[in-house]
Amino acid sequence: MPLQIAKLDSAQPDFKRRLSALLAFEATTDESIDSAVAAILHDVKARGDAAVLEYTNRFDRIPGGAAGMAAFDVPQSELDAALAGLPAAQRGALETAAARVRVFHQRQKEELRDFSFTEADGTVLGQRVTPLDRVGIYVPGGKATYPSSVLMNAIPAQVAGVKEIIMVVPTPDGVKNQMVLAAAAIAGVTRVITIGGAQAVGALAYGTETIAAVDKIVGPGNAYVAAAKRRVFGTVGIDMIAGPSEILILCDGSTDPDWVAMDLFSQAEHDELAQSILLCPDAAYIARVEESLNRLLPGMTRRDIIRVSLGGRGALVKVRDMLEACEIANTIAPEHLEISAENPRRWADLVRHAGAIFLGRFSSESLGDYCCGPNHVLPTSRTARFSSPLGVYDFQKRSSMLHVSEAGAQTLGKVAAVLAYGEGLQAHARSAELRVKGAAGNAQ
Ligand SMILES: NC(=O)c1ccc[n+]([C@@H]2O[C@H](COP(=O)([O-])OP(=O)(O)OC[C@H]3O[C@@H](n4cnc5c(N)ncnc54)[C@H](O)[C@@H]3O)[C@@H](O)[C@H]2O)c1
Ligand SMILES: N[C@H](CO)Cc1c[nH]c[nH+]1
Ligand SMILES: [Zn+2]
Repeated sequence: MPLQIAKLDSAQPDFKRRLSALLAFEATTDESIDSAVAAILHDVKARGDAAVLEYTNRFDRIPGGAAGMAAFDVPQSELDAALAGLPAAQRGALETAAARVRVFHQRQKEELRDFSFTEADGTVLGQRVTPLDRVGIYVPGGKATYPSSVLMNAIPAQVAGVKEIIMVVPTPDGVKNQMVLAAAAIAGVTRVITIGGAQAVGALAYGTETIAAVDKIVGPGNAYVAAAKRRVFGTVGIDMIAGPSEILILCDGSTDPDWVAMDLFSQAEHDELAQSILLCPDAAYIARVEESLNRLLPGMTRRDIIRVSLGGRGALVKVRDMLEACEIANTIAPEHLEISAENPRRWADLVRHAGAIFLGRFSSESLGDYCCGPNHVLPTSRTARFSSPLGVYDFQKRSSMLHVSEAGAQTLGKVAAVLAYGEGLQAHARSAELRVKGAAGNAQ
């Protein structure tokens, strides 16, 4: 059966409406996910471990058994054994990826420093950067396993100096992936708990009898995980909304259509709700990509997921020219943008909103997923308009430092008092004035 994928043309009168319908989650799906998540979170908050056990049994088919929550803790010895037992090629690849991710994030840390400066009267002002104490990292595990996401979440936390890194990962039917455990050993995760979904997010946010509440929850996940993170924000920090994967390819028609087809598959295979879109000014080339998609699909092991994803949320879009493609890319604000074109920098300069931008036909998005070095946890659902890739900065916070000299208090005190009286806040004004020698109202 040929693939059903939407074919749009920016010249169509209803193009904008069709594009926004494609970008929006189906409202009913969205609402039903959100209300299911609200109920799970409420229950976890009220009943703690007992609720987490029940939902883990229901969604991942693992009864806690007599051991209760302890059954979900993976001891350090098991992480170390997984690493020791890994085939050499897998261990080598994980270690190479980890080293590259570490180098990139070390560079990021150098950009986020303490600073201070001294004013003429001796007042010192500055900023201090400190790591978070305890973070929760969500590693997805429902429809695929993600050792790469262990590295992408844990390494920046470690580089930032976070002391406690609590990793949650669902293990459907109790099947633990050895590369995931090995990656946790390589990345220096503090504790691994095999729970997932909204119940894991709730446990990390509110704390339970056996899980201490964290300060921030980061990491990607499916629509349930994304909805849960949205809901617990405020009780804890979150990094961003990193939901079902997305790829937008801008192609001038000069790349092998099989390469483009496989790149579209690469994100579609994550999830039925993933989104893969091609923008191209060349109608004949789009037809060749469609032919590649149909020819290559039967050979894909995850063809059922790909078919649903491309059928429901994918599109092949004919645009006027590459300039218009860049404008549409800014509207879509995709998680991943591939610019598969001659002179990709020319077009990249016109794109403002995308989680990660891959330039040129050799920069397949899949390389970024695993081992280039920049983080693969990226904003989805158009949130790249205001969010950034996961980074060292997500695991740090800044404090302002103010050391006012006696001389500084004389001048600043007068300014502050005027503003405070203006706001009707007398105690503020007096607090400043008490430090100003000879100010009216001071006992001299
Ligand atoms: N944006 C990024 O940076 C990024 C990176 C990697 C993966 N991803 C995305 O992460 C997602 C991973 O999804 P996944 O499903 O494989 O794993 P997941 O761990 O995110 O979700 C699995 C959990 O979802 C919950 N769940 C499933 N069906 C449910 C239901 N009907 N009701 C309540 N809870 C339910 C279960 O608790 C289960 O443990 C994919 O969408 C993938 O595209 C995104
Ligand atoms: N493409 C995902 C982010 O959307 C990351 C990933 C991990 N493994 C494979 N892909
Ligand atoms: Zn991927």
